[in-house]
Amino acid sequence: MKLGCPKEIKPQEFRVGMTPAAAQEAIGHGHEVVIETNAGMGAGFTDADYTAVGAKILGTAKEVFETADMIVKVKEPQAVERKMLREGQILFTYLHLAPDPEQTKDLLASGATCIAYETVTDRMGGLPLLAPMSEVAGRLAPQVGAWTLQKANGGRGVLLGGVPGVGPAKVVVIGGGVVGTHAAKIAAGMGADVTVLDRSIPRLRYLDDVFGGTFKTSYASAGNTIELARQADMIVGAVLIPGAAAPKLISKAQLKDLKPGAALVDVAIDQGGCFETSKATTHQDPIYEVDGIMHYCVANMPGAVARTSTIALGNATMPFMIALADKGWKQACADDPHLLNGLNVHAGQLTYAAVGEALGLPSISGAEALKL
Ligand SMILES: NC(=O)C1=CN([C@@H]2O[C@H](COP(=O)(O)OP(=O)(O)OC[C@H]3O[C@@H](n4cnc5c(N)ncnc54)[C@H](O)[C@@H]3O)[C@@H](O)[C@H]2O)C=CC1
Ligand SMILES: CC(=O)C(=O)O
Ligand SMILES: [Mg+2]
Repeated sequence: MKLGCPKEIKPQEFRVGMTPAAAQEAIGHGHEVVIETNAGMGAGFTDADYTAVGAKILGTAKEVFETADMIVKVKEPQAVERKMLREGQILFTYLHLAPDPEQTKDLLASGATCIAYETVTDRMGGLPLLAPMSEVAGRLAPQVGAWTLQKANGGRGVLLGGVPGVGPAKVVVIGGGVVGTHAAKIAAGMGADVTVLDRSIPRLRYLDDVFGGTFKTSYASAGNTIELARQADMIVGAVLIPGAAAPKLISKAQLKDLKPGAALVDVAIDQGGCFETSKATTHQDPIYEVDGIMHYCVANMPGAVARTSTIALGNATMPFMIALADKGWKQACADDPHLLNGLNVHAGQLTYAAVGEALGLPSISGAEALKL
């Protein structure tokens, strides 16, 4: 198979879909790899790093899309990229379709087979291709939130760890999965007083067992959520219902109950965000204010630490990419129900129920797609 990796074009996105190590692995399996020139530069990989392992460098994204049977990327394809997809081509990348009707329409029209990193599952009930980026975004959340809290940035002017004689900031993390756990660990490490809310009691039990002395846990009823939010200097939004639009957990009307200058870091923004007033921002212009409350809503947070993120993502995607290349998407997905869970679009049909529900569109099951 011919695998192609274009340079990412989302603003300030410096990650790359394929590392030289991943290219080397694919080539070792007898596949051809084409990379757009300078695609890896933002993550510290030169064209020479790719040619050294046998990949071919092409001058434009257009050539990569024309040549490749499978496109391997990081972010959802942007409008100009979607125009280059074709029937029968495989797209393997993050998609986040539930809040994105325009992208969904274009992918359906393309006839391509689109496998979303964020809905591939594993045997433990986890999301193995979302997890590495959730680890990164979770660890970044207190760092960007602390910056947002600085007075010159519009925040409350509160230092996370406090100082002797002045208490620490209160941080509330809504959603205690991968993002939430990493955010809580780092915020606690910075000296903040941290509480994690979740709706899953088994998850709260796990967090309490492992991190009981480090941060507190609370059940995420609507009442508890707003009660804790009112006392918080920073609130991290880290909930997920896989594939679905994020539930809205703090409304615009409730902003008046929060502390003036509090920082909302909505990591769940790629699924539409879990605060009513969240709208996606970029690394160039990451924060904005609504009713005196600062919002940070960057949808590709891991792009800020592109080298760490690219390597972590490449480690996780590599075995799935190799299975798709070795067997073709149909056999690879038939052999691995967890990879099949990643299938979101095939041959003009939506193949992921939660996306269909979010967008009011019909969908078929992955099993039905395998028969098309
Ligand atoms: N902005 C960015 O750059 C990035 C965003 N993300 C996003 O962060 C979000 C979280 O991802 P993960 O932590 O990997 O997911 P996860 O599945 O590990 O954790 C989500 C947690 O939310 C909990 N939850 C669901 N509904 C809830 C509710 N109503 N109240 C409280 N808790 C609730 C679940 O029980 C689960 O423990 C996802 O939307 C993901 O796409 C991930 C990486 C980067
Ligand atoms: C998960 C995701 O959307 C990202 O890493 O950008
Ligand atoms: Mg994202």
